[in-house]
Amino acid sequence: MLDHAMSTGRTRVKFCGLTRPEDVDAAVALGADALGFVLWPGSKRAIELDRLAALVARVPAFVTRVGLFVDPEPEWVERAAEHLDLLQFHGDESPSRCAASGRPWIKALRMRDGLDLDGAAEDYAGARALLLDAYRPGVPGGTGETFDWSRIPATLAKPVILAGGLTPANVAEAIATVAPFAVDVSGGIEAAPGRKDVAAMTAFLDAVRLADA
Ligand SMILES: O=C(O)c1ccccc1N[C@@H]1O[C@H](COP(=O)(O)O)[C@@H](O)[C@H]1O
Repeated sequence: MLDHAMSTGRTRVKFCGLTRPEDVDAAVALGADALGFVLWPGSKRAIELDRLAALVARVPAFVTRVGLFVDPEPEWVERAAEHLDLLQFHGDESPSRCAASGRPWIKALRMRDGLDLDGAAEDYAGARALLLDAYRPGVPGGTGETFDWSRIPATLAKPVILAGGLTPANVAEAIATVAPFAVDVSGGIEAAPGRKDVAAMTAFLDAVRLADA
């Protein structure tokens, strides 16, 4: 029996790569559990600090504000963190680097061949969860590609956030296969990079709720 959901019975949903106030408002209204903001300048979805501050000001209590970083300078993390509830490290950060700010964090792992997930769960024992994403050489994430979900062990010492190429069309199958604690989507709910599509956000959440039922 898979138990990545930690027996909560409800799959949490994170929408990532938000850049516009109207998308934040729609995601909150639809019931997303967490909203992700890309703070890596190399991304088409990257935002600056003033925009981050303006966007998170729209987020009510009990919706988690997540900042996505790729091998950031510690000073950048510190400056952004005052606007965030949770840090998402999506590069090659060591466990100590992830923990350095003293704030809650999750670690993204790209599912390259031979990755030892159980070993990674031990190494990143301080993480609140592991986010599993597709691997494409030279690209830190947000590829819109899936990976072989059957590679995820039936039990892992950390909650699993499943990411990588999820869409309204495949998320139910992903939940049935992996039973993750949460799912994370960016490209699969977009009209264009950084511009979310309300119909796709709605369809994604509907598909998750149906899968959970
Ligand atoms: O979104 C980005 O531009 C990005 C850049 C660098 C690292 C990660 C990035 N996005 C995250 O990747 C996963 C999967 O995204 P997708 O659904 O396949 O588009 C997700 O956590 C994104 O937030």
